[in-house]
Amino acid sequence: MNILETIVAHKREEVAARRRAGLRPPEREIAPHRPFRAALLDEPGVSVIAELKKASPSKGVLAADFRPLDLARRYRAGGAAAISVLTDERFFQGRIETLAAVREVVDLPLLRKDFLIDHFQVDEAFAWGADAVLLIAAILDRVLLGELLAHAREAGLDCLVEVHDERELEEVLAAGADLVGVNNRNLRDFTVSIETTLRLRERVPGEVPLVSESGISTPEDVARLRAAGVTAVLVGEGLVTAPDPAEAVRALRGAGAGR
Ligand SMILES: O=C(O)c1ccccc1NCC(=O)[C@H](O)[C@H](O)COP(=O)(O)O
Repeated sequence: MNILETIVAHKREEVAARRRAGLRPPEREIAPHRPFRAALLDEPGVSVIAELKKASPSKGVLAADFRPLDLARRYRAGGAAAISVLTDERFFQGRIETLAAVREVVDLPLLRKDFLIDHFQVDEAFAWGADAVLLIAAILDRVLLGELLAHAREAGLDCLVEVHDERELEEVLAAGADLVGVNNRNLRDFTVSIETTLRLRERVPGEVPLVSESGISTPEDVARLRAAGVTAVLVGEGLVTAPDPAEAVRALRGAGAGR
């Protein structure tokens, strides 16, 4: 089994258990929806989606002293357009509760970054205060992708639809994705290369904003992606491990100025 298959097998068990336990959102009221897709388009340059990522299957623990609320405030101070919250517990050491907690301390739109295979996870994302969900083409067949897109939109959530290659890109565009993410991480060997985004860029219609995900750490990476017309970058490791995360976001934004 590759890592995605392992994660998805676990998700099936997790969803079944959570469904049995019922939806348990926070008691307090969640503030109104914050448009995620529109926030990425608000900037004249490349927008930064800053990720709260404690650990990963490829690198293990990235931030031993992980303080998501403090990090979220720093991302906001550096000018991030949105925040990606990794909610998977087993492989990334995230928690769904972090969505609601972050929502209390920053006013940016929040993406639930997880491995969604079921309508229930969309409902959870909404209940815990996400403004958008990630849908990964590699783990969804065409029918389920279409259903989850429709279900999320009905709930008022934006969808970032992730692809790794040309075939997946074609499929998600046919399914009606209006925000596409190209993941630069090869899930077989975990290598990352922004060449994946640069290769697929030409095939993404101009009206569909493109997010480049994974393996982006330097202003030079962002400058290359800006020149190719990328709308936003999604950055995890490069920010959670930075000595000054606000400054790190600022530096990436600076390199992406004037798209
Ligand atoms: O990060 C991993 O090791 C990983 C492994 C298997 C599936 C997904 C994985 N990451 C999820 C992500 O997409 C990244 O967290 C996100 O794009 C940020 O990447 P990075 O800036 O390289 O931390």
